[in-house]
Amino acid sequence: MNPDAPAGPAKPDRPRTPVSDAEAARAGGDQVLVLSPGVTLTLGPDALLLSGQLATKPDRSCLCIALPGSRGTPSSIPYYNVLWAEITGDRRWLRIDYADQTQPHHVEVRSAKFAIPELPIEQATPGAGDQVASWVEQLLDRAYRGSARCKRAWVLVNPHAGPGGADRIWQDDVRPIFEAARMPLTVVRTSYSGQAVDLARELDIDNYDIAVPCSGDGLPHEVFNGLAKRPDARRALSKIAVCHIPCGSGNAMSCNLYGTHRPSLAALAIVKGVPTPLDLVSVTHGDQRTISFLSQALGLIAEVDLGTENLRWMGATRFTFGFLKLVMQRKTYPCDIAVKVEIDDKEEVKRHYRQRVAQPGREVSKTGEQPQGPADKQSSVSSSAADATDRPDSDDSLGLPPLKYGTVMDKLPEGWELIRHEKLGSFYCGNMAYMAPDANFFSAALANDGFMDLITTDGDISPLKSIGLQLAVESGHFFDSPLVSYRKVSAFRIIPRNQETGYISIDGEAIPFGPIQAEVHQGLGLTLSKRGAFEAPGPLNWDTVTTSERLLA
Ligand SMILES: Nc1ncnc2c1ncn2[C@@H]1O[C@H](COP(=O)(O)OP(=O)(O)OP(=O)(O)O)[C@@H](O)[C@H]1O
Repeated sequence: MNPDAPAGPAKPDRPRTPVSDAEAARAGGDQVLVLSPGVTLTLGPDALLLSGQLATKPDRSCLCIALPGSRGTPSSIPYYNVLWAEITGDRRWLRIDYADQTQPHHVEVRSAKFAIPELPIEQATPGAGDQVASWVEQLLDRAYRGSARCKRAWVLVNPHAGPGGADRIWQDDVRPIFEAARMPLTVVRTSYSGQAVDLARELDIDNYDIAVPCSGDGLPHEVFNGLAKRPDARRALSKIAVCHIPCGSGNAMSCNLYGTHRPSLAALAIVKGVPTPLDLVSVTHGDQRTISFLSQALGLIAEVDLGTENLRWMGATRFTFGFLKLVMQRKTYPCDIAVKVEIDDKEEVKRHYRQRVAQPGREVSKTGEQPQGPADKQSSVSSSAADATDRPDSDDSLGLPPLKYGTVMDKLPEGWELIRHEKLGSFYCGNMAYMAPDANFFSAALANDGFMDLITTDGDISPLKSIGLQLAVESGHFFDSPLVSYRKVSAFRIIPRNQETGYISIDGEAIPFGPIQAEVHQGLGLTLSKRGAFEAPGPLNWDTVTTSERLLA
């Protein structure tokens, strides 16, 4: 992933040239707001264009000032960065709050204020006021195209997430952006593990549009599971868009949805987020049913992640250390596996991916509805997305959808066949592409195609080839490696054999070691993404693989 991803939509067009008054007038009509001789605000194609004699200090006649810490007056503000616009209570000022990209990975809130000399209180004419008000409305329409304004946010801060610092990130990097976007906020600081499950289960979902964990991927996992435990689980999961502010060490959710693991850029992406239905997976283990939004792993990947918890003091090096230790041992994880395969062939998987990406509406659901339609201006984010689940009826009160294939305790479903895998290295099933900023494991993953992406690799390959595979993950060429089996599946059962203990990871969280069964529910959950899809680049072309990678593969 490119961690330098700028603020802005996928292909931001940021005009930098100020327009002259004459040009602005030619651009025409109600898109141009002439505030006083010399100050013109124009609604350009992708950005608000500012021209004229713009001051950087308050002045009653004509003013544009960026507060605080102005670096000068901008000549344009991309609509994506516009957070709010309003006429102040005394009707003397037009105020525009926006996110200013002060560093490559960081945006900060600035305010621009423009005097409205045509509207001194005592002489205000209804017509003139209407013109400014209607221009402000048009600006907000463009700034929030496809996204709801003033989303009511339920914010959860995990003070112990990742390397720490979630409190500061929330307070300094995120809160000012949400407040400038006029989002009503309820903030909870979590105080024990599992609290987010309890809170989400009891949440008054009519009071909120989005849930915003400031955490690693563990808290979103808990929120999905808390919503899933409610008697009205399906309504809750399709009403509350679960988002993510990256404060952990992996931050997969934010990387996939917003293309960044930088908190302020993620905050802006949430403000401008497009409702996106998300496939969720039911995993049964013992008598439990856990909801997974990200991944399920057994074998090498799970052990590298969960088996090195005692080495947290090493930071990210613990993963490299754990990985090298296991590949040198050529460790294998014998299992019996039954899979409901939907697409078996890598070329077919690529075709499926391209087709869905080319026609994003098709990615949403079997109903073919698109989530990106203009959202309600001041209301819930979920209007069209709620229709995209695979629920059999529209009864709001229903809990989770029934399991099509029963649980892991039941007889093996009809038509499934358990296959022995003596030399399994990794069993890794994913719902999203990135598992960390530089780990695009599931390049063909789609938000709501109704499939899980399943990767299996053998454990008895040479350490050099294993290292080559790891490099291929970082370069984005993992998908095409001949050592990787990559399939689209809708369900599986996996039963470990000859292993007394081991690691199973669901969304990075450990569950008791033993047999598990999983099945996917298309579009059961809801989130906000930048474009209604994941930000990963998709499967890359094997032709672009470097020679050294080819040799190691
Ligand atoms: N106040 C708290 N004290 C202890 N644990 C907490 C607290 N709040 C949340 N947790 C738990 O911390 C776990 C991990 O949370 P989270 O994913 O936010 O961070 P993380 O695991 O450190 O992230 P990463 O794995 O990316 O480093 C979750 O299971 C959550 O229940």
